Parts: sequence; C-alpha cells; structure tokens
Amino acid sequence: MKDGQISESGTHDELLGLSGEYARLIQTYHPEEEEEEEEEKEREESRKDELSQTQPSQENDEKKDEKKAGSPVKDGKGTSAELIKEESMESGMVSMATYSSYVHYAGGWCKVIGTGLFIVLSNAFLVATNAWPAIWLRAADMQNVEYQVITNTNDTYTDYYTGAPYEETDESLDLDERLDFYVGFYVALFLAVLVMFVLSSKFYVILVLRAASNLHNALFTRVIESSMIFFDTTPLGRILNRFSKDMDEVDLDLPNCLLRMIYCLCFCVIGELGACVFLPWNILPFLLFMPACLFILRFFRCGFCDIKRLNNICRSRLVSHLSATMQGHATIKAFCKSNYFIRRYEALLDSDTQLLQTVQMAIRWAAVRLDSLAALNAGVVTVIIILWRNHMSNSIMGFVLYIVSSLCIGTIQTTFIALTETESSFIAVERLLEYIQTLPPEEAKTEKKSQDVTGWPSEGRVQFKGVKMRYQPHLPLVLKDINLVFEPREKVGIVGRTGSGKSSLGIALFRLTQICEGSILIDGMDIGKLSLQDLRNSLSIIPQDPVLFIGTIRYNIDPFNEHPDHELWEALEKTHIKQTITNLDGKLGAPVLENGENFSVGERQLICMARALLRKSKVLLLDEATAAIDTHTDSLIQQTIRDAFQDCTMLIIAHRLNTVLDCDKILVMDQGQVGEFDSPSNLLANPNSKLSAMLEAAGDKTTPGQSSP
Ligand SMILES: Nc1ncnc2c1ncn2[C@@H]1O[C@H](COP(=O)(O)OP(=O)(O)OP(=O)(O)O)[C@@H](O)[C@H]1O
Repeated sequence: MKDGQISESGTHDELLGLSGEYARLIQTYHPEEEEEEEEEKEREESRKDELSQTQPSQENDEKKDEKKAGSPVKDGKGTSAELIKEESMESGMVSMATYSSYVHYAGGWCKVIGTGLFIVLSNAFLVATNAWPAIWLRAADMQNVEYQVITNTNDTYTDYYTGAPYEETDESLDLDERLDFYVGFYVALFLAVLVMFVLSSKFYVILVLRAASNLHNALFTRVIESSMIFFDTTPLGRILNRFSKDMDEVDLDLPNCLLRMIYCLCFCVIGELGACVFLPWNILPFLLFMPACLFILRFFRCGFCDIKRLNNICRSRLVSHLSATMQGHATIKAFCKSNYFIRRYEALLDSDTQLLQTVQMAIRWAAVRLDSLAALNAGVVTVIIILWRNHMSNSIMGFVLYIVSSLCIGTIQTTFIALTETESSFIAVERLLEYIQTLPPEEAKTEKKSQDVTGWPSEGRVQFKGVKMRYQPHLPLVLKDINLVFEPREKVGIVGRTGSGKSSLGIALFRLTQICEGSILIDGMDIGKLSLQDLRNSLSIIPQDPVLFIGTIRYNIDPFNEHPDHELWEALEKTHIKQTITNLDGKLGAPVLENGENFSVGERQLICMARALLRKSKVLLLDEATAAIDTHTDSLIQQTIRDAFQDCTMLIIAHRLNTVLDCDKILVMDQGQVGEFDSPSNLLANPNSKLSAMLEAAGDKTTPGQSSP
C-alpha cells in the first residue's frame, strides 16, 4: 500500500522480481538476502520467524485474557490468586463515619448545624402561619361571645379553651385594634417564612455543592495518585461508574432526598407538636403510631440499602462491559461476536433493571403500610376531636384536622421514604469514600523528599543492584536479582522472549511498581529516595502503546508550552513526521482525537518520539517504540534517535533484533534474569550464545556491522 492506494500486489517472488516498493522494503530489512540461490532458504526462515513471533504473542494474548477475565493464576508457591478482585460491598445501614465524613467535606459541623437551624426555623414559621389564622378565628369567636354576654347578661360563658369566665372589658370589644394586630402579625410571619426559606435554601445549596465538589476532587486526586496495582486490578468501568453514577447521586439525588426528608420531618414534628398544644389528647394515638412506623422502617431500611448497593455494583459491571465493547468494537465485528456481546449487554441491563424495579417495589411496600398507619392515626384523632368538640372552637378543630390529614395524606409516608432514600443515597458517598480512604497512593505523602536534584543526572549512569520485583504481593517475581550497570551514553539493546521481563526493567526504573529488594542508582543516587516527580522528570520513555491526548499536536508534543515553535518543528523533522503535520489543517494546532485515533499507530509513535526529543533527558527508554513503523522509516528513526540522544544513556527494548545490533551492548533477558550482557560482537562471536540462537531462530544472519543503521 502507498498513499492509500495499492502500489503492488502478487506473490513474494513476483514482487521481488518487480524490484519496486516491496523489494526495497525487503532490502532494508534483509540487506544480505538478495541473492537468488538463497531465496528458498529465506522463505523457510521467514516462516520460522512468523512462527516464533505468533506463538509467543498468542501465549501473551491468552495470558492477558486470563488477566482481564480475573481468572486465577498460579503464583510462585503454587497457590492461585485472582488478578481482578470482585467489587467489595458493605452491608446493612450506612455507618455514622460516612455521615460525619460527608459533614467534613461539606464544611464541618458548625456550618451544617447552622444551615439545619435555618431550615427548622423556616418550617416552624410555616406551621405558625398555618396556626395563626386558627388563633385569629378563635379570637373572633370570643368577640362574638362577648357580644352575646353584653346582650344577654343572664348567661355566663367560659373560655372554650381555658375554661375561665370571660370578663367584659372595653378593650376586648375593640375589634379594629385586634384586626390590625392579627393581620400585622400574620404578614410578619409570612415575611419571616419568605426570608428564612430564601436564606436556608441558599445555605443548603452552598453546603451540598461544597460537599459534592470536595468529594469529587478528593476522589480524583486519589485515583490519579494511586499505584499501578489499583489500575491493574480494577476494570475501567468500575472507576467510571464511581465518577458517573455515584458522583451523580451525590450531586443530585442526595441533596434532593435530604432536603425533602428535612422539610417533611420538620413539618411532621412541628405540626404534630402544634396540634398537641391545641389538642393534648392527640399525643396518645401518635405515641402508638410512631413505634409502628419505626418498626416498618427498620425492615425497609436494611433491605433498601442492600438493594441499592447491589444496584451500584451491577451498574459497574454494565459500564465495564460497555466500555470494553466500545474499545474493542472493531475486533468484535471482525470476529462476528456482536451477538454474544449484545446478549451479555442485555443480561446485564436486565439485572440492572430488575434491581431498579425492586427498589420501586420496596418503596411501594413501605408506602402502603405507612399510609395505612397514618390513615388509622387520622381516624383516631378525628374521633377524639368529635368527642372533644364541646371544649374546642371550630377554628382549632379545623387546624388540628388540617395537620392530621396532611400527615395522613402522604407526608408521613414521604418523610420515611425520603429518610430511607437519603440513607441509600449516602451509599454513593460510602463508595466514594471507600476509594478516597483506601486506595494505596503510588507515593506516600511522607516519601515526598526534597532532595536537591539540580543538575541531576549529569552523566546518566544507571545501576541495578540485586533488584527483585513482583507486580503484586501474591504474584511471582518478574525480576529476579538483576545486577547491571549501564554506563553513561551507552546504547543498550534489550532483547528476550515475550514475558522475559524487558518492559518490567523500565517499570522498575520509573518506579511504576515498587521493587521489593535491591536498589536502582542513577549517577549514584538511589532513585527510591527521590520523589516520583523528580525521578520521572529526569527520565524519558517512548512506550509500546503510544499515548496521545485530546488536544492539538502542539499540546501533545509540548504539554507545558515550554518550547518555541521552531524547536517543535525541528523535533518533528528529526522524527520524520514533519511532512504529515505540515499537510494538516492547522498544522501544530491541528486537532488530536481521543487516543490519537485520527493518526496511525506509527504516526503516533513518531509524535511521541518528537515529545521525548524535546525533553532532552539523560536517560531514555524506548520500549519497542518503532514496532509499528515500517522498516525503512524505522532505520531512519533509529539513526535520528542515536544522533539526537548521543549524550544520553539509551535503553532500547526491541523484538526486531536487527534494530539493536549496532548498540554498544545487548542485554538478553531470560525469565526475569540477566541471560547475557555484552557487546554484540562478543555475543555473536559465540555460536552458543542466546543472542546467536535468537538470530538463528529469527532467520537473521546480520552482523553488527551490517545491521540496519
Ligand atoms: N501489570 C501486570 N500485572 C501482573 N503481571 C504482569 C503485569 N505486567 C507484566 N506482567 C508479567 O510479568 C512478566 C514480564 O512481563 P514483561 O511485560 O516485563 O515482559 P516483556 O519481556 O516486556 O514482554 P513483551 O516482549 O511481550 O513486551 C510476564 O510474565 C507478565 O505476565
């Protein structure tokens, strides 16, 4: 293929005969193998090459599949352990620690109690505005009675409520004066309600927004700073679910439920107290009614919280499945496995919907019982009112009936359900706190040492002293007692079979996983004693999977805007990608999509290389950085890198042996150990060396001097 068109097609022999593009590619890769009489042998060797590359990669793929599926692997001691753990789940009611942590993130107890007081006061004023007309009407009744006392002096009347005889006074007959007082007080109450509601709502919104944003920031920081073990053992969907569904509950559901619960609870308590002031007997059915409600609530809360927890976990699986399907959609389609993934998606969606349905049914279960109890309570209170009617004014009877019927028509039910929903919304807080409080940080705060690293590393001498490393405590060692010295400015090719530990050397060097024994020194400085920031600032890596971020080309090459444009173009030119970038609309400002999807893998690697070139580090690690680049460009890039980084120590991990044969030294890794470490000429001089065997297997008889540059 060339420039998106078919340049040549045919068999290997036919294309070689054409001496065109294909022949040139082959020539670059196998310069020694042009002669006609060796063609047969070459085909045989390339078959071997293919075989040796596919077998290990299949093994590796299987291993990866195993890893991702969370299937058990055998550790060194023969016991099995799971790489991906099941998502943990609390049970029962939400703990007090969760509530107090939420209060902490909301700004502390003082602010929470202050806002609570405002809400209670606004509700008290609201009940008072309902009670005031009743008091006012009762006064009007009394006025009416006084009038009758005057016109019918033989009768004696007593106060309906206190039982005291009315006294005839001139002031009591002053209806206009009383009217002003009652209207004035009612308006004042109404304004107080208005002001208190505005203030309490404002304080409440500030409080819950502060709690949600503080929780989000704490979670984000903790996830970003957590160690590689966490990312290795946690599916992406699980992390996404905490940031989406759980965060959404904390942002929206929790504040809504909490506010509804507080208002309803205040109305119930203050309203019931108000009713008891006018009709003390009202307390009797209430005292029977409340324990019955609490009894129902006890069952409801336990089950409801656990269903919500299950629902959250089920949602994580759904999101994991979705994100995995999206990432692998091309492969799924290529293997015609769409139906399998659709069925799995439907099954997970069904589980999720079933749990949502169960949540709704649980709410209905509680609602029916609570409403029935409230209706019973209202019935009993109504009977009491009827029996007590001779001792109460009509207005007071109306007020008490209004309160009791309000409680009956949904308020009690709403209060208890909102209480439980609020508690279940706190499960999202519980899940966020789990990550915030338990994720192991990559670097403990106390480890952030302030060593003076100015001018370090000046030479780039890297020393591994008895280094042992494993990815997780229960997994076997992947680096077993590594003792090596890479001298300053040395170019070292690192080769070995798949899984031999080549990339793990880089992981140990960057402290992505902590070594369990030994030490790594750069220019005599133990990197374990440095802060991660200082260490990683002084190293550069071009990884196997080139990583590009959403943004522009400029942002991807120079994320901190530290270099002028001409330096960026220089770097792009050295990595042979300048022409491609020049052809883009916007040039350095051209957009880069997520994961650099709008560039080929090879182009992404070249852009990453330009980024590394700009950093000018003393130690550079290339982890199969040119694996996806054609052999011609690869050889040019190898040369470029060697020129541009001639003052650096370079560790070049490679599968294509010919790309590292002109290095100063070759390190052959073998099952986590140093297999061989010497100059290529010394290693190739020994026909029994591992490197010779690998070249033999790869069908490449190239000698250092003849290798591609
Ligand atoms: N994140 C991980 N968690 C657990 N084990 C891992 C992890 N990464 C690698 N391993 C294991 O460590 C061993 C060495 O892996 P490493 O990636 O260093 O090999 P490699 O030589 O670079 O392989 P390749 O050439 O395929 O990239 C392998 O057995 C591999 O399964």
